[in-house]
Amino acid sequence: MVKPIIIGNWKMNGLTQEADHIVSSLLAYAEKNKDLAPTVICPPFTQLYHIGKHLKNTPFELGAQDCHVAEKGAYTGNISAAMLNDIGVKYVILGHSERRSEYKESNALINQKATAAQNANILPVVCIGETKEERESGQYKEVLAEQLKGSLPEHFVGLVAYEPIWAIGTGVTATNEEIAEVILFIREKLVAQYGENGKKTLILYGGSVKPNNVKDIFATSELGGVLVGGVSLIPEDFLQLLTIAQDFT
Ligand SMILES: O=C[C@H](O)COP(=O)(O)O
Repeated sequence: MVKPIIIGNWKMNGLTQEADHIVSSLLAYAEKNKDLAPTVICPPFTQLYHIGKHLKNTPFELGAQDCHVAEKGAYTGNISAAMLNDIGVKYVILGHSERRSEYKESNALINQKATAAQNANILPVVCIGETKEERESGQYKEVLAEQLKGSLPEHFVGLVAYEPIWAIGTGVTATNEEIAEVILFIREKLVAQYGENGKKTLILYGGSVKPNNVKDIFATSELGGVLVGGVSLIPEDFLQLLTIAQDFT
């Protein structure tokens, strides 16, 4: 069995001192532990170059939290996928619910960003997820299907992360049954849309993943890994996730 991937999303956290502390903990862990589960660190833009230098030639990959649709040009304040590729970024989180809600990012925009990322040889990690109301009213599958259809490019080479909005940063994790149901639903949709390729796409879960619940989450059928927020900033907890992932061989 392939080890699950762990993607740490620092969100808007990580001044240099904190970033250095986390990175040195990760590197010390990698010195002592071989054959790690694939692990991606997604710091804020300001830390990408700095951390990228430290992660070079280590088992850890570098990820970003967003990119622009264009390659370059007059887009003040934005960062393109080509720029991310230029400094060694391999993954980019797109369509996170915090961006969908704060910046009203549409499925169509996320689709364009995913295409831009792929064109720059970066793997998009496209996030989808329903609100509490959509879950409670039973509409969640329609919402997820629409997000998948709208956000994924016609030729998709990337990962999908299921993050129920009601589970993000709340301490409320979706139950194993809830996660399992949605992961299978996403797999069906991916296979219907992409055929053989849809069978290979990694599907992740995110939302209050912690050392005490990750083992059960990893055991979910068809799950390829986890997208972790808060815990990715706590080295001792984050490293526990890596240790638990090691057992899934
Ligand atoms: O991108 C990560 C998710 O938003 C999950 O965040 P969390 O682990 O703090 O709930």
